[in-house]
Amino acid sequence: MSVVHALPDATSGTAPVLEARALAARYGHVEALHPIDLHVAEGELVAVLGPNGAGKSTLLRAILGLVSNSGTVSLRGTPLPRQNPVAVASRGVVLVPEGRGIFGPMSVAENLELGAYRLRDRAEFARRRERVMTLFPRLKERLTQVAGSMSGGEQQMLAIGRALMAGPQVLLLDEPSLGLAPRVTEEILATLGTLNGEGLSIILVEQKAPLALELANRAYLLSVGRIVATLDPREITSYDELAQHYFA
Ligand SMILES: Nc1ncnc2c1ncn2[C@@H]1O[C@H](COP(=O)(O)OP(=O)(O)OP(=O)(O)O)[C@@H](O)[C@H]1O
Repeated sequence: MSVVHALPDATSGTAPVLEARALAARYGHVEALHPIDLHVAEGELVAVLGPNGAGKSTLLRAILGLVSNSGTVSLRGTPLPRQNPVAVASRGVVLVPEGRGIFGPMSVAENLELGAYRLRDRAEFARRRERVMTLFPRLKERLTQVAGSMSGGEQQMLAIGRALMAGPQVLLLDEPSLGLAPRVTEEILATLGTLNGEGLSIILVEQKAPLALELANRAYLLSVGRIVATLDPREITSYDELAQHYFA
């Protein structure tokens, strides 16, 4: 069996944008995430991959403080508030949740405004909105449309657009391709590649591992609540082989 060599989980030089140390999470008595160390370097796109129930969503929720957790999460070396998702988001750690979490009865424009509800700088608001319109021209055509009446792909674009309105330092995405046709998935992942190319740091949880690996600088493999490997996607020749090795 040939699998790639695991990379050491260490950062060189400056502090990572985001760093979790001994981060663990539980639902009642069930420990869904065992203590893990994880980091995202400046401008990195990090994929988190693993089978159903591995704890990928829980990991993102623990970073935000949406689930009972222990350990520390730091943003550029400063510890984030614990169990306070609103405060964490306001520091720039922004989640696009599984299922998108858009406000269906509200318009596209209103959903985007909510993403920037803390922002008082109108010029910055306009700049961010223009950027979202450029990234997702389909949203521009549908600004007055009720968000819940849009296609799944358009709703996912809106969810990402709304997150961008918050001015993220790190963008966390939970299965953005879920339920989408291949062409729409490719379009959305290509946009994530564009954002990352502009320097945005991203954690991408994705079931469609080969697609995520095409974009990622690094990948963590999660299994039964533990990181079982940290990998360089360029060295992965077969994800199936990898999955057999680590998840069997
Ligand atoms: N609200 C909850 N209450 C109790 N257990 C939960 C809850 N949410 C998740 N779990 C459990 O925690 C574990 C990790 O779930 P999680 O959703 O994080 O996995 P995942 O890797 O994101 O899976 P998937 O790819 O299917 O979304 C699973 O065993 C799951 O059953």
